[in-house]
Amino acid sequence: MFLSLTFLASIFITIQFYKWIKFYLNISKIPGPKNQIPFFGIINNFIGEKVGNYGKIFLEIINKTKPIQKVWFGPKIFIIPNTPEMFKTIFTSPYCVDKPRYIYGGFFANNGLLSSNGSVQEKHRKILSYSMTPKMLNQLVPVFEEKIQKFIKRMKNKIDGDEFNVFEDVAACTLEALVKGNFQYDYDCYESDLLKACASSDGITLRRIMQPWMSFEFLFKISQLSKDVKRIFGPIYSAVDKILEQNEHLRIESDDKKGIFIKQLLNLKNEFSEEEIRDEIFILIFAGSETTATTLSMCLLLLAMHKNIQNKIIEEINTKNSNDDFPYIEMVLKEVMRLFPIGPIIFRETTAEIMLESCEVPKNTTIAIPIYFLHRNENIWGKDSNEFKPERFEANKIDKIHSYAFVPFSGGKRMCIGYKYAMTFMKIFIVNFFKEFEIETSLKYEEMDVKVLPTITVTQGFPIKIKKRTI
Ligand code: HEM
Repeated sequence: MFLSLTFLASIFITIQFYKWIKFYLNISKIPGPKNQIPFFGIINNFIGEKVGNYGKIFLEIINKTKPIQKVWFGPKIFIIPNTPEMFKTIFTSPYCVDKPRYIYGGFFANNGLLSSNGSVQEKHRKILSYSMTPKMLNQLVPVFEEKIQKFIKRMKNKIDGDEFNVFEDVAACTLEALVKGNFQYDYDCYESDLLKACASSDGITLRRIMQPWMSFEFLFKISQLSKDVKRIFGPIYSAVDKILEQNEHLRIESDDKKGIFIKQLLNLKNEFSEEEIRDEIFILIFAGSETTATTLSMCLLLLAMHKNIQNKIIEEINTKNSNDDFPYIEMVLKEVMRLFPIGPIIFRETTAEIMLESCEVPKNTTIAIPIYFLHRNENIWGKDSNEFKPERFEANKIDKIHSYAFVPFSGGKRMCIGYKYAMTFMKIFIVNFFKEFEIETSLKYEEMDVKVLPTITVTQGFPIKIKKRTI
């Protein structure tokens, strides 16, 4: 008995050792930054730095042009691909659908789409995607219009006033439309605690990533981080309670598979647990509001800096009806998301070995996907890749660019579920805004200082000055 156990143990150890050697031989072929301290990797670069700078530091350490590289982050390795071909492999591989738990999971809404994995994510995605079809979104347009008009009324008070940071108002408008459209929750979000909770999550996700021991439930519960999470996200939890209270009547068995988000969640036939319902409401508020509001604020700021492009938008609005397509506005929004993708770096975990170019990436390895760099790669976008030029999205030009070179909403099975929602809302917002106003700013494009928290933002905020439209 003892001998056979020893025999089995030695076979197990040999296999593990073989796998370990194979893993190191494989990854030794992948280049990485030189000054990586053994066992710590690049962690020393973060010591003494503010949480708000972590994302930026990470992006600065990665080589912007290398097709593939590796970075040791403590005992964890990150493989960082940087070509559209490799992005395509990752986004279309059945073995790169999961997200690493130590980055996405841990302390909130683990059953929500953003951080769940496997059968939970797959089931939720299938049911909830019905709420984001073009037909469903058309039903939300009157809510979008109502909330955007409220925002415009507020902006009229700012005409010929001082320069101000437009983000908070845009975020309130976005949030009001989101909670009313998806949850039938008509709430005044301006200057609200809910808005603060969504718009300033204080880099709490980054703090969690930088303290890997927080994934142990008992350590997390007694930590300052846990108190901060409750304090910062408290208003979102209260909103979830109120949304459920107001929609109690939707808890019925219905054969209608195409309801708005809250109907899908509460339809008893879909068999969501109470925790899953709460987590999905939380995640939609969290993932849908700040992302859209930041992209829109960035768009306004860039248009305030580029008067010629602003004028072209106004020209398009002047020649079209509200229900028409607005191809130039769409190009502008895409160019904003190319230069400032809201998720500049996202992560996946391999569930089986995959090949990236000639590198074998082993199972259970984290892949960091630097969307920000790919979107600014000169080899793809040309020497002017850092400039704001919406015309590069004209059909005859963009057709020549690899389809995975532009992925602001990520791709594949984990692609943003709200991308059509976001594009519809943003287009209606820009059309209505420039029907009324012209804008300018004292901030120069070259002076913009980007912050990654882990979503992208600008250190100086989004300062604009509003004037009544004259053309
Ligand atoms: C301009 C606006 C937006 C951008 C640029 C954006 C971008 C993204 C990106 C890059 C991801 C992948 C994140 C990752 O893998 O780490 C994502 C996921 C997600 N987004 Fe968005 N998003 C936007 C708006 C929205 C809106 C309006 C909603 C909801 C109404 C939404 C809901 C979600 C959800 C639920 C996920 C997780 C999907 C899954 O993993 O299955 N997003 N988004």
